[in-house]
Amino acid sequence: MSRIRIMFIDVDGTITEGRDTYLLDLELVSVLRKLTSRGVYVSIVSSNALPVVIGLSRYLGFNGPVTGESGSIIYYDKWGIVELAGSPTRHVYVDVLERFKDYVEDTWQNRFRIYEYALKVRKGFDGWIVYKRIAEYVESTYKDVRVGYSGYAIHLMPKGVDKGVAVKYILDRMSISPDEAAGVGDSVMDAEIMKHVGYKVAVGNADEGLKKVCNIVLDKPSSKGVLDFARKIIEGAV
Ligand SMILES: O=C(O)COP(=O)(O)O
Ligand SMILES: [Mg+2]
Repeated sequence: MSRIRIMFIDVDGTITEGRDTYLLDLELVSVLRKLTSRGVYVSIVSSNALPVVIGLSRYLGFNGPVTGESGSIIYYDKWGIVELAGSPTRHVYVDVLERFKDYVEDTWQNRFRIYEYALKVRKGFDGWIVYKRIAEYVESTYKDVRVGYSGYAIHLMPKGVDKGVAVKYILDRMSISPDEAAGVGDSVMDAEIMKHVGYKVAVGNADEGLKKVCNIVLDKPSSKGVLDFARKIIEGAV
């Protein structure tokens, strides 16, 4: 069996069938569930709102702590809700939504967020160009806010928290060392995770900004790549 005791897994673009869909890969879900039955924690680390990822984790049968809002907030049945972020970015979200309304639109999840807010890029616009313009404005106007882009949405994040801070908190609290931990993602927003785990895994179609900080770049895209990796853990091949 592998040394890996916990796998931190991103959702959109990683356990979905591609980076342009929300469809979960059900074959991967069954293999990840098998991993949990072998005693490996599967811990979702996502930019989605906490209710979304708690629901996902519960109904998919995963057993690790769940991180939402890009690392701002964690839920684990043994711990309850753990809030790692300082102050909400709601006022920035309201300002940016108005100022850039021709390029971005609101998302329903914002009603269920506490610290970090998300904006969807309107159809017909290049997400990276819109992200850069908003990041320039926000980071020169609000000193305690950072902007991220997952490929699915633009995220207004409280400074001081990110997916890596959440992963480190979880490893420390569960007394799991980095060389017993894997992190798997698709976007540059997952790069912070890789500072705290030994198995730094990017799916084949990941952002270059993520691949360059990983020590494992999977051959196949999104969930198909993760499927091969998860099977290797079960076989004890990693
Ligand atoms: O909510 C998003 O923008 C992307 O979610 P993810 O962090 O699970 O990829
Ligand atoms: Mg993702």
